[in-house]
Amino acid sequence: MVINSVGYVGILVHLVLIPLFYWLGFPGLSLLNIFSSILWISAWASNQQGLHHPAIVLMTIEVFLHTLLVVPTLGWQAGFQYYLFAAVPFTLFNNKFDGKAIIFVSIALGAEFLWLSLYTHDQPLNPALSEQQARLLERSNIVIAFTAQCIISYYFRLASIFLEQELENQAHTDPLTGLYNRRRMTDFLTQQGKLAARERTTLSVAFVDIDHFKKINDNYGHESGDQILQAVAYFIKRQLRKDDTLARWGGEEFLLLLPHTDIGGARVLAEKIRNTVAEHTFQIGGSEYAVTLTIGLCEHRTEHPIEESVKLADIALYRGKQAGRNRVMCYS
Ligand SMILES: Nc1nc2c(ncn2[C@@H]2O[C@H](COP(=O)(O)OP(=O)(O)OP(=O)(O)O)[C@@H](O)[C@H]2O)c(=O)[nH]1
Repeated sequence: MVINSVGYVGILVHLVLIPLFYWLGFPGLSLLNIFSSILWISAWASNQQGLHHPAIVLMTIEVFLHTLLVVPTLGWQAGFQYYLFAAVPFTLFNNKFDGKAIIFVSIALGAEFLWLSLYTHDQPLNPALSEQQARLLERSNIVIAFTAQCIISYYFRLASIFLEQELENQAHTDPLTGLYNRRRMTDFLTQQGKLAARERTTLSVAFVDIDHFKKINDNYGHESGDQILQAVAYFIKRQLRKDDTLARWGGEEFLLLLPHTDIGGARVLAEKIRNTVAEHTFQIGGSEYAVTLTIGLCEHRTEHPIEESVKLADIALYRGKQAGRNRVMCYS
């Protein structure tokens, strides 16, 4: 995205410079800008093809050479050296550049700026340019280089927001199933427990556990076990309402938080989940396999802490296992 946006600015600027330099009496620089435009268009097209690394390298080389030729020709006063400032952060977007390459490019661009400053700063303006034209060029270059800097900074911000969100998601999500993890579910439990107490509404919790899951791992391997976990997570999720929350509590155990649901409603939902999974034929290693679930339920009593209801749902689950598995058991 950043290469694309900077690419548009670069192409536009060089295309405008072709007639401008010709009109100002610099046909050589006009020709140079034809080459530069071709280079920028090629870099932009490479980026479109997913070749981000060559695109950034081409654009950076172009800025380096363009500045090196134009500044000594026109004079420091025309302000073409300011583009070097935008080139440094731009190269940081190239994730193929390691630390050394970034340092090398930054030093090269900085050294070029310094060199130009030393040798062209006090030189007189090219006689073909009037003071007024040079001032106009300098201000236009400042505006364009500044715009390029703004675009680059904006994308840095976008990238950092995206990374922050990614990290937050990772901290709250179980990587295997994509469900909330135990840590995040603990927050939801506290929130919903308080809400139910304040609004005097019903709330149920349910533990869903895959029966004899160890056997699946032992007989078909851990990978098959993982696939079953993902499939079961999907089947449960499909049955839920928008307000319900599902998390992977640990191992082969899922926890469901069902706001505005009494024990009767929770039982209906739990039976639906259990039946859907029981009726499905899972394919493991070329053979068919039936998976069953045991589900423990508890309706939350708002005068108790929510952790208590989670414990009671776990006890109901344990009783369901004791009673022969593949069933829904309510805590009573
Ligand atoms: N494949 C896979 N297995 C896991 C994962 N997390 C935990 N397990 C396995 O889940 C199994 C849980 O076994 P148990 O607690 O004995 O439960 P079970 O075999 O389902 O027996 P019951 O619950 O009593 O029906 C263990 O073998 C764990 O290694 C995981 O992320 N992937």
